[in-house]
Amino acid sequence: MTTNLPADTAEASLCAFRADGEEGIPATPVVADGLWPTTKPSRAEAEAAVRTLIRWAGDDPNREGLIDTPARVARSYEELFSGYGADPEDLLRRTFEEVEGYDEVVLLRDIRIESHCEHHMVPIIGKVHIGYLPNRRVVGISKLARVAEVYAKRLQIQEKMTAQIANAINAVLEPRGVAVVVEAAHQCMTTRGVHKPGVTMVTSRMLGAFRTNSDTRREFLHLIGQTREGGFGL
Ligand SMILES: Nc1nc2c(ncn2[C@@H]2O[C@H](COP(=O)(O)OP(=O)(O)OP(=O)(O)O)[C@@H](O)[C@H]2O)c(=O)[nH]1
Ligand SMILES: [Zn+2]
Repeated sequence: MTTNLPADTAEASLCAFRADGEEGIPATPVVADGLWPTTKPSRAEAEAAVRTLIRWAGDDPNREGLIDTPARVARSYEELFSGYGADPEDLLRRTFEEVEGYDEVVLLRDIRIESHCEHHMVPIIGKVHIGYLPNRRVVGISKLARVAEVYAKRLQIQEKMTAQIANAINAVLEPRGVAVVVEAAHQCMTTRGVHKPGVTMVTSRMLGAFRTNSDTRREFLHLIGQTREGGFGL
């Protein structure tokens, strides 16, 4: 998801970094979420920010137990937010057409996701169920899970993540329908703030036949085990 900023903008950002003492480390222009051009800070800047947060929490970043923490946090951010460096639609481009006319629902359920809420930057842990109705071609099933993973490894709100997963599958595979349901617990609600452990947020995005045909939608919900009394009410 990297792109080039206009030369003057890129140069201005680079100069700003050098003024901060990051000589020799090139500023990497990125487009976060494909929406807003920004400039990626250096690792040294990221580590300095973590040191500031440790002090904000009330501790001493120079004590032995914390001295390597900024470096660890920067490394772990590369993993936790790796979704900014990947294009989910690219993952779906390889498809298979020898399916003997198979045109029933393809469903991947209980895909575990670990994301972070964009308001508090704390974990969202849950699962995603993805179904689609193929239109002559199918995609390798691991790719559906990979698409969910890419969007999860960004700062998110659940509604947006749900829509993004469905929209990407819809755009590339052009199936007859896509259904995505996400069930997740938000630690910003369970471990802080309103403190309501055990609460699960459920979101869904139904496209094509899953939206227009209630039988198709019901079949999907049945397959993911959510037609029970007190289910999603969808
Ligand atoms: N709709 C939606 N809200 C979310 C999601 N993740 C977190 N939130 C909510 O985002 C809201 C942010 O509210 P604010 O009032 O700006 O922040 P706050 O003062 O920290 O709110 P509290 O969490 O109530 O303490 C909270 O109500 C969170 O529960 C999400 O995925 N979707
Ligand atoms: Zn939150």
